[in-house]
Amino acid sequence: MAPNPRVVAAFTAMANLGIHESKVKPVLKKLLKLYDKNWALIEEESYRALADAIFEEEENKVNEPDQNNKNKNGVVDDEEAHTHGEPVRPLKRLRLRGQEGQSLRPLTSSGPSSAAFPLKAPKLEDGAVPESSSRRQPQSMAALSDGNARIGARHVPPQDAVVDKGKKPISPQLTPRARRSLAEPTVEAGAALLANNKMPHPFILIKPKDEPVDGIPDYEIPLAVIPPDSLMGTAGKKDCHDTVVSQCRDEDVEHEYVFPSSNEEATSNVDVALSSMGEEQSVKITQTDDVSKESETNDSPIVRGNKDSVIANGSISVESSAMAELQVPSSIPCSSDLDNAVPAPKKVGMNGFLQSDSGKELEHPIIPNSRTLVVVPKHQLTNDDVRAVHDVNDLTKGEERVKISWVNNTTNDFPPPCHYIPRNLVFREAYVNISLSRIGNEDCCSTCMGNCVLSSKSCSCTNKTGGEFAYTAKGLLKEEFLDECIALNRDPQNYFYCKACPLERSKNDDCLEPCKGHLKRKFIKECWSKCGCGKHCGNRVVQRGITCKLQVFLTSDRKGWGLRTLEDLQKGAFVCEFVGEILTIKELHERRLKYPKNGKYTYPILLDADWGSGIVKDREALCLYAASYGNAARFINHRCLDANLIEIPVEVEGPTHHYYHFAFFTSRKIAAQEELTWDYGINFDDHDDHPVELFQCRCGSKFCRNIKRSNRSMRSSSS
Ligand SMILES: C[S@@+](CC[C@H](N)C(=O)[O-])C[C@H]1O[C@@H](n2cnc3c(N)ncnc32)[C@H](O)[C@@H]1O
Repeated sequence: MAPNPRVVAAFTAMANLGIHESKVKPVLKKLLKLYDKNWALIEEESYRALADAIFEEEENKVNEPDQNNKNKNGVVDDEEAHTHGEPVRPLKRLRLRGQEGQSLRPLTSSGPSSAAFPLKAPKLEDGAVPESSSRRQPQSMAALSDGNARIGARHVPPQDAVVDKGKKPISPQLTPRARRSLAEPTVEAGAALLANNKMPHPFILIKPKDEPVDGIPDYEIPLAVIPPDSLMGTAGKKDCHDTVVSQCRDEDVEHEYVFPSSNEEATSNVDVALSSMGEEQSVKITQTDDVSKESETNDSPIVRGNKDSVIANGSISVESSAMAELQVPSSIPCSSDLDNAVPAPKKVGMNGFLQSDSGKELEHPIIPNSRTLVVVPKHQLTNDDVRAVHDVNDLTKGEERVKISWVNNTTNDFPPPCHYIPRNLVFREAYVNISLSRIGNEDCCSTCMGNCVLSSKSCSCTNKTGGEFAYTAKGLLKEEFLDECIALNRDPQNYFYCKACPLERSKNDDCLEPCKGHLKRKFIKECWSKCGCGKHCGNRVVQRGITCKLQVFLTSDRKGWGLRTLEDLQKGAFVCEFVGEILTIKELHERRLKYPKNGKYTYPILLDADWGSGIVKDREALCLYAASYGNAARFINHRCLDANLIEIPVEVEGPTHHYYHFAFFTSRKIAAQEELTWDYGINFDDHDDHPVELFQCRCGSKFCRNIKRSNRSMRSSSS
């Protein structure tokens, strides 16, 4: 890509002031975002805003309390930190290592090589992970950390501005997030401009609104009860949700999803039988802008009933399907919803018992699948609406071979609505070419019979794993293979860097960052349809789907919902794969920009194993996204470094690494009731370039890479 002449001019202007390009770039990017790419504002007064912002950034760095631990080169001095009693966190070591080789982040690696600063290993406790296996966080999925885009630091689109319905203009205010961003030097420069009336007005017209309490999803809306008359009264009434629910989804769009999964019948453009209220209906699964809009804007279902109504632990039944309508509000309910709602006299308590307001359990348990629920008849219930509501006994709605229940022992909230899918769905433009003709003899074992793992004959499906199966005859990962995968995942050197990273290009930025690195992974290749072995061959594990007992639960440590096992799991056991929509990276960014709220509580996964080859075109760079469609894996929370699950790419249908299954295996023995976690690979220090907001990590690991930030915010909240 030819360098943007305006960027070059900005670099030149700053170079004349003695400011190096590496310092200009990140600040320039922030300003571009802030000014909505209005270059005129940046170029004004010989790039004064840019220069100011850079100087302030530098000043801020010097003043930051954390900088006490930096030496004169700006490099974190672990030695010093250590003598102050602070354990050396893996991330610090990582950053230092990153400086030895590839420059990772312009802002965080401004110092020279860290070779002069010896690294100290943290004191290891029992079961601790050795220092050498700390996991560096280059790009990987971390760059796509979920949540809201950095709206605080960017131009706010006009629709987000406060409209005062013709009354007097609203005084300029910033959202808390914007205020937080203003604390950042570059944005302070923006504020200065603002004070001088140089800022385009959309930046300031944001009504301040309460931020959700940390970790508590803002979709949490208590169940409300509405008397039957008002139900009737509201029937057919237009409300703000009408705009987001497509009424004619089945008719007006062609179906665009295909199943590229382990399903042998997989083929493109299929109709799928959906279960709606227990009835099988053949409908087309489609994804149009409408559908994504719906899911993007609707964060949580609310189901309202009359006084006798219950939501039977999430199992919903209705008296008349014609009457049944489900209200799916946006995360901030519109006022009409709140006006109609009468505070609930009864709450659904733990174990499905009704609770009085005092929290005391009432006598009558809620009978799952009872037929007493009356659901607000706001608009006709669609199949998708029904599917998005979770059945407490089985949120998979029968899609998996095992049931996955959910519990919430603390609040009245449901898990966020999501259409449960057991296999990935390919979105429109994503290029996943699964065809038998592409599988050559070398990529399948057409001459095998029975169970390859038990056979003494060599199987060509092991070609890519050194002639050995990754699985034991019991279907567990072989210990050696697993340990190697764990070590590789934690090895700071084990990354490749694309020349032109599709992820960076997809950002459509004027100022492209270099690739931040992708983990080199060890693959498993499973036998599949073109193989001669039988369906019960031991080299078919992931394609069988979930077999262990899992449960979704509301965590008590403010991480939102989580996934746990209800049975003891052995080391190396397959738990589930991450299932979602297969999107192009471009599509992911577009959705993010359009619907920044959606997916706040889910995490995109980059399928980036082939990107370093240089042959992956932008449109072929894929990711998995489970905000609207996903499986139980979307509830797995992050844990820094010593998570009990590890992700391993598994090839099933095709010989390429371009599309693969993202499978979770246990990295150690796990006891029943333990929460399942995996390391998302987040670089919590990378504040600069996340397309979305990072969450504050509450993983509780002694290796937490976000520990400083957590401490800091704990300090500030207690003061
Ligand atoms: C894939 S989702 C996991 C399910 C999510 N907790 C929920 O309630 O739906 C990822 C999101 O969970 C939250 N999360 C995951 N791990 C966390 C952690 N260690 N600390 C705090 N929040 C976490 C963050 O909001 C993140 O964006």
